[in-house]
This record gives sequence, C-alpha cells and structure tokens, in this order.
Amino acid sequence: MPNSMWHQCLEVLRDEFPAQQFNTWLRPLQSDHREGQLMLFAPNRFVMDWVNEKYLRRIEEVLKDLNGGQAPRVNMKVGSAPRESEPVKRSQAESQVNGTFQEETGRRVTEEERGVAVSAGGAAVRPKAGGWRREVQVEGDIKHQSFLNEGFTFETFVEGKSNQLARAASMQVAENPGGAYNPLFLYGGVGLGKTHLMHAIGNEIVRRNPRAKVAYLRSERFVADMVKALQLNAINEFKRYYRSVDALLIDDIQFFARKERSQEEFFHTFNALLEGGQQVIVTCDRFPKEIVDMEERLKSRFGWGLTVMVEPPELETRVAILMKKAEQANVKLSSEAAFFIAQKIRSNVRELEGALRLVIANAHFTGSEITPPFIRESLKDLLALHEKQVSIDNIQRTVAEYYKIKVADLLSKRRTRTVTRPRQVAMSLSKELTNHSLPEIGDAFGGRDHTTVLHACKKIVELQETDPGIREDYQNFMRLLTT
Ligand SMILES: Nc1ncnc2c1ncn2[C@@H]1O[C@H](COP(=O)(O)OP(=O)(O)OP(=O)(O)O)[C@@H](O)[C@H]1O
Repeated sequence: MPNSMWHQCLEVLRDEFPAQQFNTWLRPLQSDHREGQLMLFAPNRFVMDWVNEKYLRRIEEVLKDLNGGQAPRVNMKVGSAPRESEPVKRSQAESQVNGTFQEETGRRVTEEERGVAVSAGGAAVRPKAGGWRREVQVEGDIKHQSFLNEGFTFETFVEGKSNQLARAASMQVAENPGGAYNPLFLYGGVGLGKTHLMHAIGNEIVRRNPRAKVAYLRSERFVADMVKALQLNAINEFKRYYRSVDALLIDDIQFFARKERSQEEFFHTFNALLEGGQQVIVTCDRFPKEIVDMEERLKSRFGWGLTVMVEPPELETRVAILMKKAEQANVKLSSEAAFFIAQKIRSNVRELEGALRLVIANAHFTGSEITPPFIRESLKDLLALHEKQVSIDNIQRTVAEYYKIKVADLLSKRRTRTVTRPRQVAMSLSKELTNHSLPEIGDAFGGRDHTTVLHACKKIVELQETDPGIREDYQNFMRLLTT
C-alpha cells in the first residue's frame, strides 16, 4: 500500500468530518508505510490517544476500501515519519506545532518571529538568545502556551533589603522544585519584581533540567484556556495538561477573583500538583487573606508553603537597579545621575526603568551627557505627575467635596447612609490608588479596623456592578484623581 493511499484516505475523511476536527486530529498525522504496515505518527500523546479512540476504526475502514477490501495493519506512535519515506508537504506541516501557525490573536507568526522551537512532547527547548522561550502544546483545539522571559534571571535581578527574602526563597525553589516551599506565594505592589523572580525560578529550573516542563501564565490566560476547554468539551485535556507540568507558575492570581469555576478548577489542579510533588508558584498584588472574592479554601492553600512579600526598593537598591539596567543597555551612568533618578522616582521598579529609558533615549537624540540637570529636563513631565501623586488625604478631600460632606465626617463614627457610602468609596479608592496597606487605610479613616476597609472594598466592587450611579461616581473619581 503506497503512502499516497494515506493521502487518499485523508481526502475521504476530510469530507466526513467537520473542518475543525479534521484539522486538529487527522491532518497533523504523518504516515510511513513499510512491509504491509501503515505507521501513523501523531505530534503528541494526546492526539494519538484521541485518534486511537475516536477515529482509528473509521480510518481502517476507509483504508480497507481503498485497498481493494484488504484490511491493512495500522499502528500509531508519537513522533515524525522518517523523512525519506514521507516528505511532509507544507500544508501538512502547518497544522503541526512547528512551521508557521495561527496564533490565537489571528496573526500569523513565523518560527523566526517567535524565536522558539517546540517539541512535540512539550519539553522545554533551548530558545534563541535574548528572546522568549515559549512552549506550545496542542491538545485538541486548545493551545497551551507558556512563555519564559529569558532576560528575567537571578543574575539580572538586583538584590536589596526589600527583596532579599523573596529572592532567597525563589532561589531555594529553583534549586529544589517541589520541595519544602510549595506553593511559593510571592506578593507585593505593582512593578516590584514578582514576575521577574517567577521567571527567574522557571529559567533556573529549566537550566538545571532541560527536560523540565515549566508552564508560566497569567491567571487570565488560565481562565481563558479553561473557558475554551469547556466550550470545546475538552476539559479533560485541559486538566491533563496542567497537571502534567513539573512547575506551574501563575502570575497575578488576584484576577481569579469572582471566577468561581476557574477557582474550583485551579483548586483541584493545585492539589493534584502538590500531591504529585510538582512545584506551584503564584504571584499576587496582596496577601492571600486580603484577596477579595476568592474562595477561603484556596486562600488557605496558598499559605501552606511559603508566603513572601516583595517590598518597594529602598534608595540604595533603586540606585543599584538603575546602574545594572544602564550596564545592560551599554550606557555609562554615573552614580550621581543614578542617585538623582532614584531619589525622584520612588514608586516602583517598572517606573524607575521607564524613567531611565526616557533619559537614555533623550541622551541618544541630543548627544548630551547624562547629568542631573539633563535628567531633570528629560523627566519633567513624569516628575510633575509624581508630584501630583494620589494620597489618602487627597482622596478624602476629593470625595468629601464631591458628596458635599466634610472630611471630618469620613473620619467620624457616624453611620448614616449619606456618610457611610462616601466613606466606603474613599476607602476603596485609597486601596486602589495608593500603596497603603489595609491597616494603614483603616488608621487614616479614624482608626478603623482593616476588616472594615476590606468590607468597603468588596461592597464598592459589588455596587459598581449593580448601581450605575456608584459606577459613574467611581469613574469620575478615578479621572479626577489620576489625570
Ligand atoms: N530587583 C530587581 N532587579 C532588577 N530588575 C527588577 C527588579 N525588580 C523589578 N525589576 C524590573 O522591573 C520591571 C517590573 O517588574 P515585574 O514585572 O517583575 O513586576 P511585578 O511585581 O510582577 O508587577 P505586576 O504586579 O504589575 O505584575 C521588570 O522589568 C523587572 O525586570
């Protein structure tokens, strides 16, 4: 039976099955015919199992018809057909995990652009230098993708008092994944290096064991994948995939809030991984107990391993970070200049980096030396914005004025509706727009308990969904306070 018979078989099957099914399961198969046996190669185990279960009988029937009524022997395995017997045509290769493929955005991405190689088994593979390492595993219609930013390593992470513990814990996890610190829960404000550390762990795990399967994704991605799996009736593949990794890295878990089904699924995945001795790493913008609208059992699981905070860097660390980033960009930055920027930009490392980038770009354009006066000029818009930074004080004044009440009312013990709602709005804005902790906000509102602040935040989130008036007020405040 010649190999072309497989192509004829595919043509018959193409007419029998919906295009999506055909393209997902059948088209990726490669064939090799030797000694009266047809070997079919599947790009991964899931495709193989699925085809075996759902399509093999039909494949055999079609081949029998094409072969003059004689049933051929068909076997399947994972891999690629030997080249000499099966030159793979472009059209076939397209639906495999290499070559060009259609990303979920609909944009066509070439291997070159992606800078990655992909292995059918899903093991991590050496990427091109400086790029993103991406692992794509195709299971049914679900594409699981994970990205590790190669630039985010322990070497490029500057250690300081604010992140010492988080870095040490991360290093421990990278050296001994699935060990004592499982799960590792990294939390802290925006732009403080949580994602960087998470990738550093992933990169280090893969460096030590190139076959390790590390899946990194933001929590929204997990939710989107799950929704898609449900729609496509492929939830089992979804589960299997996420439970098959050596390390699961989920960034910004706070976005799971109110996604009950995702929380449920994650909870089970989480348990399965912990039981299997696989590592789980989670980042969040707040301490587990402070996450609003998250199941208690999930929050309590987060605390089983090690929970570490990444704090805003102090001045010396900010200077060291700037020096390191300048060095990476091959730019000479005097310590005086670094100190000047670090003194001005105190919020977080992302902003610090942004400011440095701006200064460097300006210096390139103008050919100027990077001196404090030059920095002041380059950053004048940014610095003006910082001077206008939102404080709890500012929020209280704005809210009181808007609702025509006194700031003293917001701080008082009064509990009439005209005062309690504005107070809750102001508390919620304070949580959203400042870096203050719940207890600090409670203190600033007449010495209230942090649980009152938490309740206020929850309430305002709820009201924004159900009460257009509050939603509009809140949007007005965001505009008033941030622009
Ligand atoms: N200690 C550090 N040394 C070097 N670079 C750092 C450090 N901390 C943060 N950065 C850099 O700051 C930027 C922001 O960091 P990152 O994305 O990890 O923040 P994050 O805490 O995950 O923020 P978010 O909560 O918004 O996701 C990155 O480019 C990262 O490399």
